[in-house]
Amino acid sequence: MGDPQPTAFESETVPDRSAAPASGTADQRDRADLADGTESLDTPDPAAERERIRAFIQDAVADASADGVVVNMSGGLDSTVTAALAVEALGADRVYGLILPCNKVGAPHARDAEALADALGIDHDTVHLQPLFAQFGAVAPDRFDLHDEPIRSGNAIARLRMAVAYLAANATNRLVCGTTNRSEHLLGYVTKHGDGAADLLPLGHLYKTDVRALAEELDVPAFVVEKPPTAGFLPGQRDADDLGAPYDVIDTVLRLAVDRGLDAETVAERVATEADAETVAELLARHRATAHKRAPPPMPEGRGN
Ligand SMILES: Nc1ncnc2c1ncn2[C@@H]1O[C@H](COP(=O)(O)OP(=O)(O)OC[C@H]2O[C@@H]([n+]3cccc(C(=O)O)c3)[C@H](O)[C@@H]2O)[C@@H](O)[C@H]1O
Ligand SMILES: Nc1ncnc2c1ncn2[C@@H]1O[C@H](COP(=O)(O)OP(=O)(O)OP(=O)(O)O)[C@@H](O)[C@H]1O
Repeated sequence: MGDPQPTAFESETVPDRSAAPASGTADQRDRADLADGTESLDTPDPAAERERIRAFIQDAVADASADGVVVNMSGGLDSTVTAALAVEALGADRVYGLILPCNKVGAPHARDAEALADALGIDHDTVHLQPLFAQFGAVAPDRFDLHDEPIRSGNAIARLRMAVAYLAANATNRLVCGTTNRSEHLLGYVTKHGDGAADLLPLGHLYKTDVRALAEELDVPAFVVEKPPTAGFLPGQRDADDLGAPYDVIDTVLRLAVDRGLDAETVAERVATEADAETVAELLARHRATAHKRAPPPMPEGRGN
Protein backbone atom coordinates (compact mmCIF):
# COMPACT_ATOMS: atom_id res chain seq x y z
CA MET A 1 0.00 0.00 0.00
CA GLY A 2 1.28 3.48 -0.88
CA ASP A 3 0.76 6.69 1.04
CA PRO A 4 -2.85 7.66 1.71
CA GLN A 5 -4.27 9.81 -1.10
CA PRO A 6 -4.95 13.49 -0.46
CA THR A 7 -8.66 14.30 -0.39
CA ALA A 8 -10.61 17.26 -1.66
CA PHE A 9 -11.30 18.25 1.97
CA GLU A 10 -7.84 17.68 3.41
CA SER A 11 -6.62 21.26 3.74
CA GLU A 12 -9.99 22.75 4.59
CA THR A 13 -11.73 23.38 7.85
CA VAL A 14 -15.46 23.56 7.30
CA PRO A 15 -17.41 25.14 10.13
CA ASP A 16 -20.53 23.36 11.30
CA ARG A 17 -23.25 25.98 10.90
CA SER A 18 -26.24 23.71 11.36
CA ALA A 19 -28.07 22.77 14.53
CA ALA A 20 -26.07 20.42 16.73
CA PRO A 21 -26.78 16.84 15.66
CA ALA A 22 -28.32 14.45 18.15
CA SER A 23 -25.53 12.45 19.74
CA GLY A 24 -25.34 8.71 19.92
CA THR A 25 -27.90 7.82 17.25
CA ALA A 26 -28.31 4.15 16.59
CA ASP A 27 -26.74 4.72 13.18
CA GLN A 28 -23.47 5.73 14.79
CA ARG A 29 -23.04 2.61 16.81
CA ASP A 30 -20.15 0.42 16.04
CA ARG A 31 -21.14 -2.19 13.51
CA ALA A 32 -19.73 -4.80 15.91
CA ASP A 33 -22.93 -4.23 17.91
CA LEU A 34 -24.90 -6.06 15.26
CA ALA A 35 -26.45 -9.38 16.01
CA ASP A 36 -24.24 -12.44 16.14
CA GLY A 37 -23.77 -13.97 12.74
CA THR A 38 -23.96 -10.76 10.71
CA GLU A 39 -20.32 -9.84 11.05
CA SER A 40 -19.29 -11.95 8.11
CA LEU A 41 -21.32 -9.84 5.67
CA ASP A 42 -19.25 -8.43 2.84
CA THR A 43 -18.69 -4.71 3.09
CA PRO A 44 -16.74 -2.93 0.37
CA ASP A 45 -13.27 -1.53 0.96
CA PRO A 46 -13.64 2.28 1.02
CA ALA A 47 -10.30 2.94 -0.71
CA ALA A 48 -11.18 0.55 -3.54
CA GLU A 49 -14.64 2.07 -3.87
CA ARG A 50 -13.15 5.52 -4.08
CA GLU A 51 -11.07 4.45 -7.09
CA ARG A 52 -13.92 2.57 -8.70
CA ILE A 53 -16.42 5.43 -8.39
CA ARG A 54 -13.89 7.95 -9.62
CA ALA A 55 -13.41 5.90 -12.80
CA PHE A 56 -17.17 5.39 -13.09
CA ILE A 57 -17.85 9.14 -13.04
CA GLN A 58 -15.08 9.83 -15.54
CA ASP A 59 -16.45 7.19 -17.92
CA ALA A 60 -20.08 8.32 -17.57
CA VAL A 61 -19.19 11.94 -18.36
CA ALA A 62 -16.88 11.00 -21.24
CA ASP A 63 -19.43 8.57 -22.73
CA ALA A 64 -22.03 11.35 -22.78
CA SER A 65 -19.54 13.87 -24.22
CA ALA A 66 -20.56 16.08 -21.31
CA ASP A 67 -18.53 18.90 -19.79
CA GLY A 68 -19.08 17.91 -16.18
CA VAL A 69 -21.79 17.28 -13.58
CA VAL A 70 -24.39 19.12 -11.53
CA VAL A 71 -24.84 17.97 -7.93
CA ASN A 72 -27.74 19.09 -5.73
CA MET A 73 -26.13 19.66 -2.35
CA SER A 74 -28.17 19.44 0.86
CA GLY A 75 -25.33 19.68 3.37
CA GLY A 76 -25.92 16.01 4.20
CA LEU A 77 -23.81 12.91 3.85
CA ASP A 78 -24.81 11.51 0.46
CA SER A 79 -24.58 14.71 -1.56
CA THR A 80 -21.32 15.75 0.11
CA VAL A 81 -19.68 12.39 -0.64
CA THR A 82 -21.04 12.52 -4.20
CA ALA A 83 -19.69 16.02 -4.79
CA ALA A 84 -16.29 15.15 -3.28
CA LEU A 85 -15.97 12.08 -5.54
CA ALA A 86 -17.02 14.12 -8.57
CA VAL A 87 -14.28 16.64 -7.78
CA GLU A 88 -11.74 13.83 -7.51
CA ALA A 89 -12.94 12.37 -10.81
CA LEU A 90 -13.33 15.49 -12.91
CA GLY A 91 -11.58 18.36 -11.15
CA ALA A 92 -13.33 21.15 -9.26
CA ASP A 93 -13.97 23.24 -12.36
CA ARG A 94 -16.20 20.55 -13.91
CA VAL A 95 -18.48 20.17 -10.87
CA TYR A 96 -21.31 22.61 -10.18
CA GLY A 97 -23.22 22.58 -6.89
CA LEU A 98 -26.85 23.65 -6.52
CA ILE A 99 -28.10 24.51 -3.06
CA LEU A 100 -31.89 24.65 -3.01
CA PRO A 101 -33.44 25.38 0.39
CA CYS A 102 -37.21 25.69 0.60
CA ASN A 103 -37.98 26.40 4.22
CA LYS A 104 -36.53 27.51 7.53
CA VAL A 105 -35.68 23.93 8.52
CA GLY A 106 -33.36 23.77 5.51
CA ALA A 107 -31.62 27.11 6.04
CA PRO A 108 -28.77 25.99 8.35
CA HIS A 109 -28.12 22.94 6.19
CA ALA A 110 -27.97 25.19 3.13
CA ARG A 111 -25.25 27.22 4.85
CA ASP A 112 -23.39 23.97 5.54
CA ALA A 113 -23.74 23.04 1.88
CA GLU A 114 -22.33 26.41 0.81
CA ALA A 115 -19.35 25.97 3.13
CA LEU A 116 -18.78 22.43 1.84
CA ALA A 117 -18.96 23.59 -1.79
CA ASP A 118 -16.45 26.34 -0.96
CA ALA A 119 -14.17 23.80 0.70
CA LEU A 120 -14.33 21.64 -2.43
CA GLY A 121 -13.53 24.68 -4.55
CA ILE A 122 -16.54 24.22 -6.84
CA ASP A 123 -18.73 26.79 -8.50
CA HIS A 124 -22.13 26.86 -6.80
CA ASP A 125 -25.37 28.80 -6.52
CA THR A 126 -28.07 28.95 -3.90
CA VAL A 127 -31.62 29.20 -5.20
CA HIS A 128 -34.42 29.65 -2.67
CA LEU A 129 -37.35 27.55 -3.80
CA GLN A 130 -40.00 28.95 -1.46
CA PRO A 131 -41.40 31.52 -3.97
CA LEU A 132 -41.53 28.87 -6.69
CA PHE A 133 -43.22 26.38 -4.38
CA ALA A 134 -45.69 29.02 -3.18
CA GLN A 135 -46.64 29.79 -6.80
CA PHE A 136 -46.88 26.09 -7.56
CA GLY A 137 -49.25 25.75 -4.61
CA ALA A 138 -51.21 28.80 -5.72
CA VAL A 139 -51.92 27.43 -9.19
CA ALA A 140 -52.47 23.80 -8.15
CA PRO A 141 -56.16 22.94 -7.77
CA ASP A 142 -57.26 22.90 -4.13
CA ARG A 143 -58.19 19.25 -4.39
CA PHE A 144 -54.45 18.39 -4.40
CA ASP A 145 -54.17 19.71 -0.86
CA LEU A 146 -50.54 20.50 -1.59
CA HIS A 147 -49.51 22.41 1.50
CA ASP A 148 -51.05 20.33 4.26
CA GLU A 149 -49.68 16.92 3.50
CA PRO A 150 -45.93 16.65 4.19
CA ILE A 151 -45.03 13.75 1.89
CA ARG A 152 -46.97 15.24 -1.00
CA SER A 153 -45.41 18.66 -0.55
CA GLY A 154 -41.95 17.15 0.08
CA ASN A 155 -42.23 15.17 -3.14
CA ALA A 156 -43.28 18.30 -5.02
CA ILE A 157 -40.25 20.18 -3.66
CA ALA A 158 -37.94 17.29 -4.60
CA ARG A 159 -39.31 17.52 -8.14
CA LEU A 160 -38.74 21.27 -8.23
CA ARG A 161 -35.11 20.55 -7.27
CA MET A 162 -34.95 18.07 -10.13
CA ALA A 163 -36.28 20.72 -12.54
CA VAL A 164 -33.61 23.23 -11.47
CA ALA A 165 -30.83 20.60 -11.73
CA TYR A 166 -31.86 19.69 -15.28
CA LEU A 167 -32.08 23.37 -16.21
CA ALA A 168 -28.45 23.72 -15.12
CA ALA A 169 -27.48 20.52 -16.94
CA ASN A 170 -29.15 21.69 -20.16
CA ALA A 171 -27.52 25.10 -19.93
CA THR A 172 -23.97 23.86 -19.30
CA ASN A 173 -23.80 20.51 -21.13
CA ARG A 174 -23.43 18.63 -17.86
CA LEU A 175 -25.02 15.51 -16.42
CA VAL A 176 -27.19 15.46 -13.32
CA CYS A 177 -25.29 13.45 -10.75
CA GLY A 178 -27.74 11.84 -8.32
CA THR A 179 -26.99 11.00 -4.69
CA THR A 180 -29.22 7.98 -4.03
CA ASN A 181 -27.55 5.11 -2.18
CA ARG A 182 -28.47 1.41 -2.34
CA SER A 183 -30.42 1.46 0.94
CA GLU A 184 -32.73 4.19 -0.38
CA HIS A 185 -32.84 2.60 -3.82
CA LEU A 186 -33.88 -0.83 -2.55
CA LEU A 187 -36.53 0.63 -0.23
CA GLY A 188 -37.85 3.11 -2.81
CA TYR A 189 -37.10 5.76 -0.21
CA VAL A 190 -36.73 8.49 -2.81
CA THR A 191 -39.16 10.73 -4.65
CA LYS A 192 -39.86 9.15 -8.02
CA HIS A 193 -38.62 11.57 -10.70
CA GLY A 194 -37.51 13.89 -7.89
CA ASP A 195 -34.24 13.21 -6.07
CA GLY A 196 -34.47 9.75 -7.67
CA ALA A 197 -34.08 11.29 -11.15
CA ALA A 198 -30.50 11.51 -12.40
CA ASP A 199 -28.16 10.67 -15.24
CA LEU A 200 -25.75 8.71 -13.06
CA LEU A 201 -25.82 7.40 -9.49
CA PRO A 202 -22.25 7.03 -8.24
CA LEU A 203 -23.42 5.76 -4.82
CA GLY A 204 -26.24 3.59 -6.13
CA HIS A 205 -24.42 0.34 -5.35
CA LEU A 206 -23.38 1.33 -1.80
CA TYR A 207 -25.47 0.94 1.32
CA LYS A 208 -25.81 3.96 3.60
CA THR A 209 -23.37 2.41 6.07
CA ASP A 210 -20.85 1.95 3.23
CA VAL A 211 -21.29 5.60 2.25
CA ARG A 212 -20.48 6.59 5.81
CA ALA A 213 -17.25 4.57 5.69
CA LEU A 214 -16.39 6.17 2.35
CA ALA A 215 -17.01 9.62 3.84
CA GLU A 216 -14.35 8.92 6.43
CA GLU A 217 -11.96 7.78 3.72
CA LEU A 218 -12.62 11.11 1.94
CA ASP A 219 -12.11 13.24 5.08
CA VAL A 220 -15.68 14.55 4.93
CA PRO A 221 -16.05 16.74 8.04
CA ALA A 222 -17.34 14.82 11.06
CA PHE A 223 -20.37 17.04 11.58
CA VAL A 224 -21.65 15.93 8.15
CA VAL A 225 -21.04 12.25 8.85
CA GLU A 226 -22.83 12.58 12.17
CA LYS A 227 -25.97 14.34 10.90
CA PRO A 228 -28.94 12.04 11.51
CA PRO A 229 -30.28 10.91 8.11
CA THR A 230 -33.48 12.77 7.20
CA ALA A 231 -35.54 13.39 4.08
CA GLY A 232 -35.99 16.93 5.43
CA PHE A 233 -39.73 16.97 4.78
CA LEU A 234 -40.62 17.81 8.39
CA PRO A 235 -38.71 19.36 11.32
CA GLY A 236 -37.16 16.58 13.39
CA GLN A 237 -38.07 13.89 10.84
CA ARG A 238 -35.61 10.99 10.84
CA ASP A 239 -35.28 8.23 8.25
CA ALA A 240 -35.03 5.72 11.10
CA ASP A 241 -38.51 6.71 12.34
CA ASP A 242 -40.02 6.49 8.84
CA LEU A 243 -38.37 3.19 8.04
CA GLY A 244 -38.70 1.53 11.45
CA ALA A 245 -34.99 0.92 12.01
CA PRO A 246 -31.61 2.66 11.74
CA TYR A 247 -29.51 2.12 8.63
CA ASP A 248 -27.07 -0.29 10.24
CA VAL A 249 -30.00 -2.67 10.79
CA ILE A 250 -31.72 -1.87 7.48
CA ASP A 251 -28.53 -2.52 5.56
CA THR A 252 -27.98 -5.86 7.22
CA VAL A 253 -31.56 -6.89 6.46
CA LEU A 254 -31.16 -5.88 2.80
CA ARG A 255 -27.76 -7.53 2.42
CA LEU A 256 -29.16 -10.78 3.77
CA ALA A 257 -32.52 -10.72 1.98
CA VAL A 258 -31.73 -9.05 -1.35
CA ASP A 259 -28.04 -9.77 -1.92
CA ARG A 260 -27.99 -13.25 -0.38
CA GLY A 261 -31.57 -14.24 -1.10
CA LEU A 262 -32.38 -15.42 2.44
CA ASP A 263 -36.05 -15.68 3.39
CA ALA A 264 -37.68 -13.25 5.81
CA GLU A 265 -37.77 -15.73 8.68
CA THR A 266 -34.06 -16.48 8.45
CA VAL A 267 -33.23 -12.79 8.15
CA ALA A 268 -35.34 -12.04 11.23
CA GLU A 269 -33.45 -14.71 13.20
CA ARG A 270 -30.12 -13.21 12.14
CA VAL A 271 -31.03 -9.67 13.30
CA ALA A 272 -33.16 -10.73 16.27
CA THR A 273 -31.25 -8.66 18.82
CA GLU A 274 -31.58 -5.51 16.66
CA ALA A 275 -35.04 -5.70 15.12
CA ASP A 276 -38.22 -7.70 15.54
CA ALA A 277 -39.70 -9.92 12.84
CA GLU A 278 -42.43 -7.38 12.10
CA THR A 279 -39.88 -4.68 11.29
CA VAL A 280 -38.01 -7.06 8.99
CA ALA A 281 -41.27 -7.99 7.25
CA GLU A 282 -42.18 -4.31 6.80
CA LEU A 283 -38.79 -3.49 5.29
CA LEU A 284 -39.05 -6.36 2.84
CA ALA A 285 -42.64 -5.40 1.98
CA ARG A 286 -41.42 -1.87 1.26
CA HIS A 287 -38.75 -3.29 -1.02
CA ARG A 288 -41.32 -5.27 -2.99
CA ALA A 289 -43.90 -2.47 -3.15
CA THR A 290 -41.40 0.00 -4.63
CA ALA A 291 -40.16 -2.21 -7.49
CA HIS A 292 -41.83 0.28 -9.86
CA LYS A 293 -39.30 2.94 -8.81
CA ARG A 294 -36.40 0.74 -9.91
CA ALA A 295 -37.77 -0.10 -13.35
CA PRO A 296 -38.61 1.87 -16.48
CA PRO A 297 -42.33 2.55 -16.93
CA PRO A 298 -44.11 -0.47 -18.37
CA MET A 299 -45.37 -0.30 -21.95
CA PRO A 300 -47.23 -2.72 -24.14
CA GLU A 301 -44.80 -5.24 -25.56
CA GLY A 302 -44.02 -5.26 -29.24
CA ARG A 303 -41.32 -3.26 -30.88
CA GLY A 304 -38.46 -3.01 -28.37
CA ASN A 305 -36.18 -0.02 -28.32
N1 LIG B 1 -47.15 -0.23 -8.66
C1 LIG B 1 -46.85 0.94 -9.26
N2 LIG B 1 -46.46 0.97 -10.54
C2 LIG B 1 -46.12 2.13 -11.13
N3 LIG B 1 -46.14 3.34 -10.49
C3 LIG B 1 -46.56 3.35 -9.22
C4 LIG B 1 -46.92 2.19 -8.54
N4 LIG B 1 -47.27 2.51 -7.27
C5 LIG B 1 -47.13 3.84 -7.16
N5 LIG B 1 -46.72 4.37 -8.34
C6 LIG B 1 -46.43 5.79 -8.63
O1 LIG B 1 -45.48 6.25 -7.66
C7 LIG B 1 -46.01 7.38 -6.98
C8 LIG B 1 -45.51 7.33 -5.52
O2 LIG B 1 -44.11 7.50 -5.49
P1 LIG B 1 -43.51 8.88 -4.98
O3 LIG B 1 -44.12 10.01 -5.73
O4 LIG B 1 -42.02 8.79 -4.99
O5 LIG B 1 -44.06 9.02 -3.49
P2 LIG B 1 -43.93 8.13 -2.17
O6 LIG B 1 -43.18 6.89 -2.42
O7 LIG B 1 -45.26 8.02 -1.58
O8 LIG B 1 -43.09 9.10 -1.23
C9 LIG B 1 -41.69 9.25 -1.31
C10 LIG B 1 -41.03 8.60 -0.12
O9 LIG B 1 -39.63 8.77 -0.23
C11 LIG B 1 -39.14 9.43 0.93
N6 LIG B 1 -38.02 10.30 0.53
C12 LIG B 1 -38.21 11.19 -0.48
C13 LIG B 1 -37.16 12.01 -0.87
C14 LIG B 1 -35.92 11.87 -0.25
C15 LIG B 1 -35.79 10.93 0.76
C16 LIG B 1 -34.45 10.75 1.43
O10 LIG B 1 -34.38 10.45 2.61
O11 LIG B 1 -33.45 10.94 0.72
C17 LIG B 1 -36.85 10.16 1.15
C18 LIG B 1 -40.29 10.19 1.49
O12 LIG B 1 -40.13 10.45 2.87
C19 LIG B 1 -41.45 9.24 1.19
O13 LIG B 1 -41.52 8.24 2.17
C20 LIG B 1 -47.52 7.24 -7.10
O14 LIG B 1 -48.16 8.49 -6.93
C21 LIG B 1 -47.65 6.69 -8.51
O15 LIG B 1 -47.53 7.74 -9.43
N1 LIG C 1 -31.75 21.92 0.27
C1 LIG C 1 -31.28 21.18 -0.73
N2 LIG C 1 -30.53 21.73 -1.69
C2 LIG C 1 -30.04 21.00 -2.72
N3 LIG C 1 -30.26 19.69 -2.84
C3 LIG C 1 -31.02 19.09 -1.91
C4 LIG C 1 -31.56 19.79 -0.80
N4 LIG C 1 -32.24 18.90 -0.06
C5 LIG C 1 -32.13 17.72 -0.67
N5 LIG C 1 -31.39 17.81 -1.78
C6 LIG C 1 -31.01 16.75 -2.74
O1 LIG C 1 -31.85 15.63 -2.57
C7 LIG C 1 -31.07 14.50 -2.10
C8 LIG C 1 -31.89 13.75 -1.06
O2 LIG C 1 -31.98 14.62 0.02
P1 LIG C 1 -32.49 14.27 1.45
O3 LIG C 1 -32.61 15.54 2.21
O4 LIG C 1 -33.70 13.47 1.26
O5 LIG C 1 -31.35 13.47 2.19
P2 LIG C 1 -30.41 12.24 1.95
O6 LIG C 1 -30.92 11.24 0.97
O7 LIG C 1 -30.05 11.77 3.29
O8 LIG C 1 -29.17 12.94 1.23
P3 LIG C 1 -28.02 13.78 1.95
O9 LIG C 1 -27.31 12.79 2.81
O10 LIG C 1 -27.20 14.31 0.82
O11 LIG C 1 -28.73 14.86 2.73
C9 LIG C 1 -29.80 15.12 -1.52
O12 LIG C 1 -28.73 14.23 -1.51
C10 LIG C 1 -29.58 16.29 -2.47
O13 LIG C 1 -29.00 15.87 -3.69
